[in-house]
Amino acid sequence: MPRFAANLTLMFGERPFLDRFAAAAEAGFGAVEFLFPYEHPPETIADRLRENQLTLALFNAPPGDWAAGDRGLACLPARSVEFRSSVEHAVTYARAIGATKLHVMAGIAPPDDRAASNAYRESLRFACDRAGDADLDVLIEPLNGRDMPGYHLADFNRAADLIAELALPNLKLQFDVYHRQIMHGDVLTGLQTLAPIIGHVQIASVPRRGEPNTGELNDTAIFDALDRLGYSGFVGCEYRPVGSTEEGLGWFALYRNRG
Ligand SMILES: O=C(O)C(=O)[C@@H](O)CO
Ligand SMILES: [Mg+2]
Repeated sequence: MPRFAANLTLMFGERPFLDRFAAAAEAGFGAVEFLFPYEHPPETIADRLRENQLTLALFNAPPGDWAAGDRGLACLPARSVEFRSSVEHAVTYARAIGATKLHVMAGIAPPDDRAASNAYRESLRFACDRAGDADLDVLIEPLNGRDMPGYHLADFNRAADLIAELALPNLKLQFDVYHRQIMHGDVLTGLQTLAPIIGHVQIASVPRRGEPNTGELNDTAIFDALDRLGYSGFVGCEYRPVGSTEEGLGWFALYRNRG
């Protein structure tokens, strides 16, 4: 049975961020993930994880200035110095909070922009090198253009090609079922074909990005497929609860307290 990680950026949003750890543990999660923890000292995050006996499944490197429209820096040649220091900052956090997986966002640039593609490759080499020193996998995640217009990595095949080309042992694919379904469909075949390079999975209903099994996909069949494929990582619950998070956890009854 898959092991689930509550995404604390989207779930338990009724509470301040630091209170969401206890809420996730109380709801029966054994793991959590979140996007950007940088407003809080890493020691505080580490304490919350330890106090609530939670494993950290994944977090994101700093994305640049989100309010100004940045969605990562990795493909932006003019921002390479800032990108490198964002990776160093993330690795410092990762060591302190016991992370093993780091999502590095690409940034906004057309997929066919050659300077951006070259910068992206260089940035991933740098990130994997630094992350490797801390036993961290670096994840890249194709994002759909409806939620993330202009994002540089917007195709699963391209992500797979890039991972093959760079051949970095700690560069993996973040397979977000929500984005996959919007961009390509064919979710089960995608999981099977890409299984060797998948480092993390995320789930949400399509199209609303709500609770599993409330949209156009059979998420139970997806969880069963992950089992058959021998996927041993966490499935991040990166969804926006329709009402209160707890009220929407009916789907989780089968899986709670299973790691
Ligand atoms: O949007 C998603 O999906 C994510 O996983 C984030 O890390 C990036 O926006
Ligand atoms: Mg995602």
